[in-house]
Amino acid sequence: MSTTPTFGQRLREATGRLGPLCAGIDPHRALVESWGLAYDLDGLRAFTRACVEAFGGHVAVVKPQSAFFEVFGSAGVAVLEEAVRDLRAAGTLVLVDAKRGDIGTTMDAYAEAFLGKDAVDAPDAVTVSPYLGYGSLRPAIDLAEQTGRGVFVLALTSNPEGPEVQHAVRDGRSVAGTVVAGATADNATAAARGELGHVGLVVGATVGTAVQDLGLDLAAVNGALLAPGVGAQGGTAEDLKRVFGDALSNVLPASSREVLGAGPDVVALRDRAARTSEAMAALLS
Ligand SMILES: O=C(O)c1cc(=O)[nH]c(=O)n1[C@@H]1O[C@H](COP(=O)(O)O)[C@@H](O)[C@H]1O
Repeated sequence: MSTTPTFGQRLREATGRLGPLCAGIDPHRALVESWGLAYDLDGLRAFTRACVEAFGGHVAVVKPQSAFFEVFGSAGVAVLEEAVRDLRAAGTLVLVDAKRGDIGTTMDAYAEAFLGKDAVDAPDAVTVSPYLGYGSLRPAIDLAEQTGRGVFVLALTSNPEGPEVQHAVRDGRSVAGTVVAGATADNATAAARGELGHVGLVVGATVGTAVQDLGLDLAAVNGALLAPGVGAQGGTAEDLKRVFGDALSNVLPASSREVLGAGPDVVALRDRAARTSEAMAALLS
């Protein structure tokens, strides 16, 4: 029997130790320049290192958005890899936001790249997109379970265009409902053990009454519910209560711009993250 801790166990341990916040690293041009840095590879590196110093060992989960590193080609990806290494070494879990999703052997390769046992500088979890069908994510879902990692599947995203796909209904079930049902089934074994499963969902703090309107049972998912949209996108603590209801204790509130706006000073960044995490902990408890 494997002794590798599951992603659910590791997530519970990290949030118990460091609070519930998932801090984003989103080095987009305006933000990097607002820190007084040039928007180039050196600026990206300085920005990322400040985030790593501020959050590593202080925040439970950090979510670097892959696109902002890919902008600078392989050298930018190397900056991301270094951040993954350093954050994990400091005891912070890393969720790479890459929103991967494809079919067959291509999905196998995405799974190997982010979740495989020999993956280079592999994170603890990755975001995946189910819009080629929830079942197309099978290689990532299964590999994550084997290697003690997690996946976060988009369910109800925070952007205003999301409902045109996610609320669509087929055979009486919405697309989001199909995703929720898939994650619930994939987490059932962990649920039976009283543990959080390795399949999380992404449900934006800004989705209003969609969870209720679509009849989604998020508590039954028994997985982490990543909630972006708090802060810069207008989502509030009250929105989290309304959106998640009895699933609130599984919410992993995500904030990027609101926290990063406190930079470039490392202590100010760390303080902003700590205050946000404390406010979220009070709400979720
Ligand atoms: O998967 C995500 O993290 C995500 C899903 C979603 O529905 N909405 C959303 O904004 N995000 C990400 O969250 C980050 C934006 O966070 P804020 O700067 O706090 O608004 C970006 O990296 C987005 O890609």
